[in-house]
Amino acid sequence: MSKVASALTIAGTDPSGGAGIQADLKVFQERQVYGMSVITSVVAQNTLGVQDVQHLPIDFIEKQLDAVLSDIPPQAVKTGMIATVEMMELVASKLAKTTIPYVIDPVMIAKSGDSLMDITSRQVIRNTLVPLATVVTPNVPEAESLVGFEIHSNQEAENAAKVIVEELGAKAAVVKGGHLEGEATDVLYDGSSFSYFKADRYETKHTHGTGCTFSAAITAELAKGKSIKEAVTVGKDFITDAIQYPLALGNGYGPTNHWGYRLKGLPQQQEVLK
Ligand SMILES: Nc1ncnc2c1ncn2[C@@H]1O[C@H](COP(=O)(O)OP(=O)(O)OP(=O)(O)O)[C@@H](O)[C@H]1O
Ligand SMILES: Cc1ncc(COP(=O)(O)O)c(N)n1
Repeated sequence: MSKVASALTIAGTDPSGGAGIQADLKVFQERQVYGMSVITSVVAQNTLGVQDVQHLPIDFIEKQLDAVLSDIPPQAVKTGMIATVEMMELVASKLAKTTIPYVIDPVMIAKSGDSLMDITSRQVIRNTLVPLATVVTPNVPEAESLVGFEIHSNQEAENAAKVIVEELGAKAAVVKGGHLEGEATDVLYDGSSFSYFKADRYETKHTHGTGCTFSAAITAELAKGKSIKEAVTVGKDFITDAIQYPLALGNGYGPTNHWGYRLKGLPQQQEVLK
């Protein structure tokens, strides 16, 4: 009898299904991992942007965390949108009591430009959640905010990944190159060496939720017991396929295609019902 791994996402919602909790759960399912979720903030958003946000009361987030952790301890956890200092402190206090592999996608600003984390929290995440992380997966602006210098090249991405590990205390960091020019190159530092994960840059505006999808795939693989490097390798292949088989849903920045990996070798345009 094969054992099924479970993974937990602690994040905000996206009713349009491309990012946040909804994306994470779809990715866990696609990676054959039992998915669970704790909602931090309910977000009214779609492919055009964020219309409004309601943060859940902190004691209610705690009840959700306790409900899951006391009953079905997951084999890996990820956090996405953790908008306030109180939420960070709560999640840190719960995760500090465990040894569960933990992936942080330090979501700060949505693709649409809307803020998903307040300014004070962008500083506080450095010393609450980051030191607990197995892997932190910032995009370039998030990495810049964590380390305090600008990133324009892979060399600077390497420097940032090193600071996140050696100064902020994460076990590993992948600085994603989606916001840089040229190939989509992500740089992993695991405390001893750098690894590069490269893909052709696909010309598309449908990149809503790329960071959520990438980090959820990494989380699923860690839940199955894979090493950090193996998990990032799978995560990179998974997000590349999800970007390269766009669904073109919605009127703005459409979602990635979570079953893109199943379409390898097929024409890249899929017809969408309107
Ligand atoms: N146009 C593209 N073509 C191929 N890969 C891409 C492209 N854009 C981003 N990626 C890859 O997608 C992953 C996510 O990177 P990105 O920098 O877009 O994250 P993000 O900004 O946190 O995403 P989001 O905020 O949309 O959730 C990385 O592996 C990155 O290299
Ligand atoms: C709840 C939530 N979490 C994360 C994102 C980031 O995704 P993107 O930058 O692609 O909009 C988002 N839009 N909403």
